[in-house]
Amino acid sequence: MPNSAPLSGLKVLDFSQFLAGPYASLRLADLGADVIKVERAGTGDLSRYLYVSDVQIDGESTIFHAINRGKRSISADLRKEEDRARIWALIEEADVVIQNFRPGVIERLGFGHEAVRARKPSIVYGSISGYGTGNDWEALPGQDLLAQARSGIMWLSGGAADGPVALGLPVADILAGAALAQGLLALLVRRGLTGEGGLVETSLIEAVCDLQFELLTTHFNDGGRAPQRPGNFPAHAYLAAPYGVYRTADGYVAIAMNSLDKLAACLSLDAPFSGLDPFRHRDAIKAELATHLETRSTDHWIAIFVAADIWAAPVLDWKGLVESGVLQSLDMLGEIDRGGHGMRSLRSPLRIDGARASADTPAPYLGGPAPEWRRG
Ligand SMILES: CC(C)(COP(=O)(O)OP(=O)(O)OC[C@H]1O[C@@H](n2cnc3c(N)ncnc32)[C@H](O)[C@@H]1OP(=O)(O)O)[C@@H](O)C(=O)NCCC(=O)NCCSC(=O)C(=O)O
Repeated sequence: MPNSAPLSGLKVLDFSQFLAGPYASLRLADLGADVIKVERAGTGDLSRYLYVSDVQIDGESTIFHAINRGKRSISADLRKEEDRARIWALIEEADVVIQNFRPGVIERLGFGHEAVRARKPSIVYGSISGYGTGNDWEALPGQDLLAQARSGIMWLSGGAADGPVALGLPVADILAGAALAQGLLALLVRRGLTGEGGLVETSLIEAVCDLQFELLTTHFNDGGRAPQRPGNFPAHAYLAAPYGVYRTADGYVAIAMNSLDKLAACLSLDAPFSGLDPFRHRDAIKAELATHLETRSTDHWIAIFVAADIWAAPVLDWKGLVESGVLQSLDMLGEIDRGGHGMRSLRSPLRIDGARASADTPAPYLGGPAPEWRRG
């Protein structure tokens, strides 16, 4: 008999839209929470349409569907009294409220933390902004690409001679959502112990700074020196050789931290690196490695590295990842059917009690049918 989902019975009212907030509520839905999205009457969550690419489901974005699977939707004009009353009725029974509007918006709509807490002191409330409040950036649009631009991570990425490069994925959004979910769960534990509600806040900039904690730590402690933009080669602004991504005859291999002697031995290098300091001489060492590695194929090198337990990996594209069979072995690829329209979707990254904890029901139609809370 499988155990019940850990958050079964938890009621989450989610005012959030786009990616960051909905990612937090997806994490809770995957763990069994009942998530009701509050969507603006008429338009709904703009990501239904803004993210539309050449791959759609039922005229809407597959990304919207992936991030909102397992949830339900209520459509509301929060400026209208009858809609506000419906939302308050849901809040009376909710455990968690989530929002990610620009600072001040949810307060003007009347559902800010103070207002909700006044009616429901045990509420656990989570809020994501672009840049927090009390600073010059607070009113600016909080969007992933823009947060990457302001955080240093875009400046850091790219080759030494290139301009900055955006990470090709919404790291600020996803990490802010994941951090918010972690905070909400901590507050739910506290509420279980003490009965107290609470407020957890994060922002895109906090999340994407946290992602850089390693490099920022070095930066803070070396007098603010700006490292050269590292690009792929070397791949890490501060680490010693051989850390980096190297071209092979037919692709690329990534090589992490390894003993230089061990690496030189397994590569049968003519001029091993003895006597060279892996940090001070890293450019010379990497240049030597690069010359050697580009002579043979990725498969050739990976076979040698695996046999010698060198920390290295081929650089795969998504096809290579899928063909590895690892996602399938982990049961992480899902199929969602929405009224006869099927799509494939990534399932949750968590396994609980030995089974994938993933909410695999389809994302909701805008506003309907109007949901009641599920009983736990
Ligand atoms: C993403 C945003 C830039 C979008 O900005 P805006 O388009 O200006 O939207 P806002 O959130 O500020 O809300 C705009 C107005 O909509 C009104 N509004 C919203 N919902 C409702 C409903 N249901 N009914 C009536 N009115 C509503 C709200 O009162 C505001 O009006 P007024 O009160 O009159 O102003 C911002 O929401 C933001 O900075 N959010 C914080 C960071 C964040 O999580 N961003 C999304 C990351 S995802 C991402 O980056 C990505 O997907 O890519």
